[in-house]
Amino acid sequence: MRGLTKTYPAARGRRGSAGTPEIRATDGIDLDVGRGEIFGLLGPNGAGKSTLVRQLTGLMRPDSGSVDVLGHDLVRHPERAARLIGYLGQESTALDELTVALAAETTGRLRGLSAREARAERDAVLEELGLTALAGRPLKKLSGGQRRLACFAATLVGDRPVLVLDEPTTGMDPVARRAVWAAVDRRRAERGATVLLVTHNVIEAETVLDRVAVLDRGKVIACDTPAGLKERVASEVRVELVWRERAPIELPEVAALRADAQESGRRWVLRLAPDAARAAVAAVTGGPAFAALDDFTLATPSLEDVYLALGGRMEGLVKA
Ligand SMILES: Nc1ncnc2c1ncn2[C@@H]1O[C@H](COP(=O)(O)OP(=O)(O)OP(=O)(O)O)[C@@H](O)[C@H]1O
Repeated sequence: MRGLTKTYPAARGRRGSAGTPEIRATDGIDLDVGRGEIFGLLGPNGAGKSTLVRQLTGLMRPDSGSVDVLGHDLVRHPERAARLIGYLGQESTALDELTVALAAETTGRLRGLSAREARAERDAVLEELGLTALAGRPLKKLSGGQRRLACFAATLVGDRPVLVLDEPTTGMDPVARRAVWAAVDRRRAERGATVLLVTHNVIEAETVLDRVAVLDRGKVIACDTPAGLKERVASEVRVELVWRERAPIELPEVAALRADAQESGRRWVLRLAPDAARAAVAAVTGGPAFAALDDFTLATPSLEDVYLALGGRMEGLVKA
């Protein structure tokens, strides 16, 4: 993609309520994704991930910029996207009335499979994802995680060379999440599928992605392998302190740490040079602060740290 830009127009407020200003949801995005790559888009709520993905999948026309998927210009020919891309959006109400089996089979038929092929693929994918027992249930009567898994199953039927998955594991339990990642991995290993994965789950991103672009306010603020991104903050150590009830900020050694801490409730996260990290741990474990401490960890940086070091905002980033 080159120079992808999309601005949502300002909306006037109704009956005295405030209007919304114009929002540039994607702001000149350039990205190259290699064939066979599992590529992530990471960023907080509102960063522009879904807007970008909708432009990539031909569902939304960019104001400017271009999208080339396997040699096809999808801005000029958005109708070709359906043949190239299996897309799992954030919402899936279109399939709600169907049973799990019919959702998968119908998707296959819509993608040009014969009735026999669609049924065979349906059975295989439901088996692969552990959905066979739910095959006869309508999607609207499933739990959120089960419904998400059923929609994911439908996305896989009819084998598209590119998969675009917008937060595929939202609401899923660990078993279902593992099934999703195994299925993605298999599509890549056996069929050379390319996967674009939208997530704001930094932990998940770290374990499954080959490369990741960090998006913030419509712009790519970094793009690298998870390891490459982490090298940028390699000189830092992450110190995590969890207080029993509250931080005893009346103690000077705790008050001194607070300036560097990212606070979320009882949990403080500090990114410090190794010497400072050791001193911080000594200060909270060696004196009266220790009584107020529930747990502490020292760790090398995670993608979350990279994200913060790059100036991203903390809100909206899920920690698994
Ligand atoms: N239809 C719309 N009309 C106006 N503004 C919109 C519309 N859709 C999204 N926006 C705004 O565009 C920005 C980008 O939204 P987008 O949904 O692309 O973010 P996202 O990164 O996918 O967020 P999330 O992680 O919450 O799904 C946000 O500020 C959002 O409020």
